[in-house]
Amino acid sequence: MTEITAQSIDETLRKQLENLEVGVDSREVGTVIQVGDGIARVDGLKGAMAGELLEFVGEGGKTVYGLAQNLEEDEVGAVLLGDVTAIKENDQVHTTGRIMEVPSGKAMLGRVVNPLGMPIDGKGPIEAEGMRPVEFKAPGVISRKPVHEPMQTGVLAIDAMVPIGRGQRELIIGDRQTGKTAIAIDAIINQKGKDMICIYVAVGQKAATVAGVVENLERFGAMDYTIVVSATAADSAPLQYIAPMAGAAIGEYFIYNGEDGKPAGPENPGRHVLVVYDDLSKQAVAYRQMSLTLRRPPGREAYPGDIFYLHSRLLERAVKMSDEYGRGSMTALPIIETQAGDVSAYIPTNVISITDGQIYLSTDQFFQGQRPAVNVGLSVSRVGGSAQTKAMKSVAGTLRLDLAAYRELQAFTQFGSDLDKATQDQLNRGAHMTELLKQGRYVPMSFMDQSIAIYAGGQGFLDDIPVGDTVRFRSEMLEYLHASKSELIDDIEKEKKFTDETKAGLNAAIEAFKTQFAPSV
Ligand SMILES: Nc1ncnc2c1ncn2[C@@H]1O[C@H](COP(=O)(O)OP(=O)(O)OP(=O)(O)O)[C@@H](O)[C@H]1O
Repeated sequence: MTEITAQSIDETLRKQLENLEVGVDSREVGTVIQVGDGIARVDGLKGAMAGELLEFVGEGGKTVYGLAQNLEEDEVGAVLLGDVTAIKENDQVHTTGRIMEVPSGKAMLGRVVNPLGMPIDGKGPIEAEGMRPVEFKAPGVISRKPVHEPMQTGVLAIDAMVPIGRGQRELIIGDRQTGKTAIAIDAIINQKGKDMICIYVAVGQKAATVAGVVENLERFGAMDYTIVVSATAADSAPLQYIAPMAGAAIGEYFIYNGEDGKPAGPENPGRHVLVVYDDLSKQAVAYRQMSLTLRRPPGREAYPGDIFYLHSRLLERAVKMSDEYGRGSMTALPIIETQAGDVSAYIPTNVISITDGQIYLSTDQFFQGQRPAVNVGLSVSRVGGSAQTKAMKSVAGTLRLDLAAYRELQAFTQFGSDLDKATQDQLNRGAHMTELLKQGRYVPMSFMDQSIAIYAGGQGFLDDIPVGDTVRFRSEMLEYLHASKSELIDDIEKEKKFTDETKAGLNAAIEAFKTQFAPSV
């Protein structure tokens, strides 16, 4: 019999430990002490991290996920993301060591998903290529590059006067029912064939409205390159709060990976992404609701103190990457709804100051029939000018001046009846130019058509036709030019600017068209 010594016991134990194949589960386990309003208070999670994903084990082992939000001295306040009714007091909660992630990849294209990345379009499961964190630190200055390529919306008033570049954050702001969504959807439809991935994030809208948007995108063949992330008004506040970030995360997959799914780099270009957040006012309201039920102190308009940080960290994720990081870009079009045109309310001022400009839609213009109701005086784009083509830049300058002079004179001449010829001419030009900017939905204009239309207006070719005929003149003229002067248009497109030669050719062609144009009166 072998002698049992301290050494032999030590050896035996070591051997056994070496062969031990039990994974060590270091997750913390806590218990729910209170649950209600989609919020749970949890005891015993001392090591939980802010924003960490928590796993709640409810009735019959049903798992519901939550997000750790309030880390207090002896409890954690968490928001629940799934079936709230499945969780009761005394249920177990585990930490996961992860922050929330959403599935991402090419398979998401053409699909409608909820903010957790799960399909809600009834087209079966999505085979995701990977997961992306919902909260992601925006790239720093070194990996970025100034915005320089255009992101054309196809909307004449915007591309001419508030041009947007790839990687820019341009706010669309206006009262309810002023065509904010319409502009964003037109911009998505216009990206067809332009190597752009689009993401439309719907927050707090009616499910029927979202279904309508998806139907229209499908009708114009835009769903092939679009992903819709939807948290409807019926979804819980945490889901509405997460939705914009989930949309950004799904888009980031395409910027940071090349066509082959491998990380983007100098040899493997990243893709271009356009994200529409429709709208951030509703996200702010959802976040306010969450924060108040978590008993965070209310600030201005009862929003929590970090609401600015919420929007700024989301919009900082819009980026134009440098060559070294694959040249990908994410353009963000956040939407904000104002109340009675008040842009000085808390959320509108916050987002105005974060973004690189705003497209202001005015209710008055909308009801006067000036649609899209872009208010030219209040709309600006701070960086998009460098992304505009030379042809457009050369004609858009006169357009801005004509419209500014028109607005000024209009205010002065409201009461006067005797106007000198010069003033009458300016008013006439302004009226035609304003009319020229009218455009229906779903009819995006190419940059060439836009430039030629504004050129014709700026050169005075429209001055002597009735104002009401302007839009018809524009479309018939473009049709005529495409049919009979296509080589002239090709020349301008090649040069990307108007030369003396092309200008002369264009003038002659427009004159020729005018002789056959039939005014309505
Ligand atoms: N350029 C346009 N020409 C004609 N009709 C338009 C145009 N733009 C928008 N509309 C119409 O105006 C209505 C409101 O548009 P839309 O839903 O885009 O506005 P919104 O500001 O996003 O509204 P909400 O406040 O509901 O979000 C729609 O019925 C739409 O068809």
